[in-house]
Order: sequence, then C-alpha cells, then structure tokens
Amino acid sequence: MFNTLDDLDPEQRVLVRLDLNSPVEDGEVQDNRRFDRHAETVRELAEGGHRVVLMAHQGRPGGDDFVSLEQHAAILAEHVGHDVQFVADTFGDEAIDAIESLSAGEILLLENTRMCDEELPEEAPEVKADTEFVQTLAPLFDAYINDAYSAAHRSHASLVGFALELPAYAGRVMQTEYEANSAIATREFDGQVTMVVGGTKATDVIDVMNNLGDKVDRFLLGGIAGELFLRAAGHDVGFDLDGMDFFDDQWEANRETIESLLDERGDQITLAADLAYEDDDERAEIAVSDIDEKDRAYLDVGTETVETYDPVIRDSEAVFVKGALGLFEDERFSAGTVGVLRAISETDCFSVVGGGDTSRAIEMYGMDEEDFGHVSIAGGAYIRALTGAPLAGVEALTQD
Ligand SMILES: Nc1ncnc2c1ncn2[C@@H]1O[C@H](COP(=O)(O)OP(=O)(O)O)[C@@H](O)[C@H]1O
Ligand SMILES: O=C(OP(=O)(O)O)[C@H](O)COP(=O)(O)O
Repeated sequence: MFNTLDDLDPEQRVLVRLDLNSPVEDGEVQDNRRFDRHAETVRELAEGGHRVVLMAHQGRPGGDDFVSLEQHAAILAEHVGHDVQFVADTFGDEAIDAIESLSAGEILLLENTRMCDEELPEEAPEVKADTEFVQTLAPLFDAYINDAYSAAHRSHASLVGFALELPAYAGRVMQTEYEANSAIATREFDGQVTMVVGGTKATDVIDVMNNLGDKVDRFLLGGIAGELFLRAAGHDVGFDLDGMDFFDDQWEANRETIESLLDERGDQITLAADLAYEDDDERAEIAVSDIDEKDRAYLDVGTETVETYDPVIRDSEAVFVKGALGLFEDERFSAGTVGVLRAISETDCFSVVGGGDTSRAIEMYGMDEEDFGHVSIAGGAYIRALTGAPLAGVEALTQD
C-alpha cells in the first residue's frame, strides 16, 4: 500500500496536493468540510517542522467558480491556526521565489493548478510527469504528499505527475477516506441497498451506475442526473435554457448509457414523479406527466417524490448518497435533499453521504454528522471506489 506521513523523514520540503474545490456564491468561496479535514494534515506537517507548499484546484476553466485560491488561503489559515501565505502563480518565477523563501514550519498555497495549461487534460502519469509544470517544481522538493482523495479519480498533473518524480506519501485525508471507502466497497449487506443519485456532475455517476447495479437494489434519482433520465423517458426536461450548461453536453455524453440503463435496469431505477420550480419568487410544483413545454428550469424534486423516496430509505439497510436532489442552498428548493438526509438520519441504516457540496446540507439544515455512517468529502471518487474501480491518484502513490 502507500506510504503515509508516519514514514516521512523530518524537516522535509514537502509539496502537498489538497482538494479545496468549494462552492462559490457571488464570487465568495464558501467554507466547507474540505478545509476542516485538510487542515489536520497541514497542521501536522507545519508543526512537524516541514516547509509546506500546497497545491489545489478550484472550478473548471470557463465556469463561474473558476477563481483564484487567494480566499482559500485565508479560510484554510483559520482552520489550521497558522498563517497560510499565498502566491498568485503556479510554477513561474514568483512561485519559485516564494517557495525558496519559506522557512521550516511555514505554509504557502500556490495559485489554482487549473490556471496552468498542463494540469488538464487527463493523460497518463508518465505524460503528466514530463510536463514543464512538474519538471520545474519537483526539483524544489524532497517529497510529494497527495491528500486529495476526492480528486484522485482525475489523471491531472498535480495528482499523478509528481508521484513519479518524488518520494510519494498519502496525507491524513487520503489515508482515512481510502480506508473508509475501500472497506465499504467490500462490505456485504443483508437487506436493501439504496443509492440516491443527484447533483450536477451527472457524467460521474451515470458512468458507474452500470457497475453499481449489482451492488445497489434501488436508485432514487433527482438533480441534474435525474432530469437527464426523465428526458430519456420522453419528458420535456433536462435541457439547457439561456445561460445554462448543466444538461446538453452531459446528455450527449451519456444518452446511450442512460437509455440502456433504463432498458436493462429500469425496475431498479425510480425517477421523480413531480418537480419544483420558481414562480413569482415562490416554490411551485408540477407533476412530470403534466410537463409539455420546454420553458423553465426545475430546481428540486416535488413533494410527492419526497413522499415516495422516504419509505424506501427507511426500509433500507444501507443508503449511499451522491449528489443533491435540488438546489438545497436555497431553502425553497431544499425539500428533496433534506427529506432524504433526514430520513437517513432518523433510521439506523448504514449510510454514506458523499460530495463536497452535498455534505454541506447536513449542518446547513441542523442535522448531526453522528447520525450518518460516513460523511465523505469525496463525490465522484467515492462512488467510483464503491465499484472497486482504481483511482489514478491512489495508483500513482502506490507505484514503486
Ligand atoms: N436541479 C438543480 N438545479 C441546479 N443545481 C442543482 C440541482 N440539483 C442539484 N443541484 C446542485 O448540485 C450540487 C451538488 O452536486 P455536485 O456538485 O454534483 O455534487 P458534489 O460536489 O456534492 O459531489 C448542489 O450544490 C446543488 O445546488
Ligand atoms: O469536487 C470534486 O469532485 P466532486 O464534486 O465529485 O466531489 C473534485 O474537486 C473534482 O473536481 P472536478 O469534478 O472538477 O474534477
């Protein structure tokens, strides 16, 4: 298996990959569990006398949440309890100067890795290791630490390239999440296993639903993923309106898989019977069977759907959640997500709630993390792990 911080020599110059990818509202980065969890790794390294340089990404190029990591440094500093310096550069002269001026016990966060052209797209570790980005930074360090379990399903330079150039270690978050999610992957359940599938990154979930189908008895759908399934079932939902980019690309990419899932596993899949939308600033609802025009955005599943999903969850022995059923950050559209989470928290089923965004709903609506089996800060990576599929970032750490 991989080396951990227990195997690290003292007083090293360490390059650490975190996943601080967070919701951004009106340009403001929202604090969430990812900061809190990664702060433990960062504090341990700084207090251990290492020189700590951090890398992370935020958003995807072109998106509203593709912003600088300056705010992340300030939020992280609060959680770590130590100053976190920031440099608005990934691997240029400014970044190199800042790295070289660091003293033992100091922490520096580099700029959003995705502002560097070579970070994306996904390529083999050997190709990523050969980039100017990796070749410039690696010689400045003694060790590479990957703590970004939740991004480990992406074969990007900062996640797979450095492990080939430097002695590589897993950080505390990587270690804990890996152990928890691998244990879940091999666990057998006697009763019904249910998976709630929603969120915006439909491609991540739909991709693995086929493989999860033998492990999961019932899929309850909502969010963007749910609308794409409704579209495949012939309803006028699940398409982009002006200024939206949730649906059409993901529809093109997943249409065949969705159609064959509905065909072959239709009896395992439950789709929303009604949806909620905004009307005159209020929440309004409509039965899916009454939708006959492509004229509005749907922001939550409806009340009847919540009433159908609730007893399914209460009858389950295990429930996995990946993605929110609606735009829960707006209370008017939180009923689906909160309904599902509350049902889980009130029963003693084994449960995992995944996703940096989705897991925020737990404290936002006054539920207690203790009432869930495992709250993962990973979304796409955790469901992939449930299928037993390898994660590129973990594999890179385990190479000799
Ligand atoms: N119908 C919808 N319209 C807009 N946003 C939605 C809708 N349904 C779910 N969401 C959003 O999905 C987000 C979570 O999805 P995603 O980013 O895929 O998951 P995570 O980061 O938790 O893995 C939530 O922040 C929620 O606001
Ligand atoms: O937030 C993340 O994944 P998640 O939404 O599946 O939890 C990771 O940071 C990966 O981000 P990406 O899906 O833009 O590659």
